[in-house]
Amino acid sequence: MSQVAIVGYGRFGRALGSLLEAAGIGYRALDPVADIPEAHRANSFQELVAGTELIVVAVPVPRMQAVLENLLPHLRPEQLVLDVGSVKVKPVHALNAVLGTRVPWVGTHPLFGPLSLAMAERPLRVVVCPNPLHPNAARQARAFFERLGCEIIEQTPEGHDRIMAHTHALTFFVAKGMLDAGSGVDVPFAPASFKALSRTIETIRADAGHLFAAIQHDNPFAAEARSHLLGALGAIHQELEAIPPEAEAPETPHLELPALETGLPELTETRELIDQVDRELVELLARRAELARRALQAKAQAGQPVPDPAREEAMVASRRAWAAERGLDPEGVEAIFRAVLRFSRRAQHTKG
Ligand SMILES: O=C(O)C(=O)C[C@]1(C(=O)O)C=C[C@@H](O)C=C1
Repeated sequence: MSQVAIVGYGRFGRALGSLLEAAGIGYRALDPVADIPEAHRANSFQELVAGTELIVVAVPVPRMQAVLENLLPHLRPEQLVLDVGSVKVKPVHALNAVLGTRVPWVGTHPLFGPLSLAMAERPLRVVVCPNPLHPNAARQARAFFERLGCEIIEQTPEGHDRIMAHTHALTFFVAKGMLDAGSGVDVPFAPASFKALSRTIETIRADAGHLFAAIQHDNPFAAEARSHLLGALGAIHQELEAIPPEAEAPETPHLELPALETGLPELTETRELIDQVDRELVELLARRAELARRALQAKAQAGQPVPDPAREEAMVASRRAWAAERGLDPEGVEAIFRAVLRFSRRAQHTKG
């Protein structure tokens, strides 16, 4: 495929650039403020779109319409424009209003960002919103993202935003509320339940403000989802307040615990938890394999030897020490990591 043009080299534009590079696809980017490496920098829309089939618009949602208006005079009908905004109704409206039937376009939302890419999380998923004006555009967008190793989900812009209002928007809303109420992530210890949310709190801290504003303000369904949540939280709070301090078990509809199964409920539950942990271990092995492939590429570029016995011995020693700190048998943990390293060396040479 020809070079990809990226309009906007913010957090997502840069992350997309690194994905394209990993897939061996060239790209050029244009951004009036961001620092773009010389080899990828375009200095005008004209220079950016010359010789490209695909233009990715990665700008904050409120800037979308104006950017598309500036881009339009430089576009040709054989090119394809896609946006990557975190909401879909508004950007698709802008694409329709500015490009209409003149240039093919399609709305997309990659459900990953710089943090998930850095942590080699898989699968990478992208929502694509086909539109009747350009039926081929969704197919082309699918082929493009599949080349980057992504899985595709098709949705209407409304369907996307409704789901996001109850997931993305509410998670960020809760996390921001907790951050503002003083639940910082710099605490000496935390239960797993908090750790799951602390990543969202970190994302909000790192965010330039665009993402939070976009997923709340630019999603037409987010305000309603937030008020439902506030209503539900208020009801739970009231029920908790109403329980007398000496009461044994709360008898309230919101606070009832699920009924226990017959048979050996403890064994069933424990086995379910073990299955869950093993699934997470497999997921971690997949992420680790991806990171090992990255290490291999970096070493190949630097001309360093691939298997690194010294690094492996140092790793085994540190894992033994971690095991001992955690009260686990260092010999057993060493054997596991030797197997992981064998697996890793094999995975470095296969495609993930
Ligand atoms: O750290 C590296 O150099 C890697 O290639 C990664 C890795 C690993 O899986 O951790 C794989 C093979 C090397 O022998 C050492 C370590």
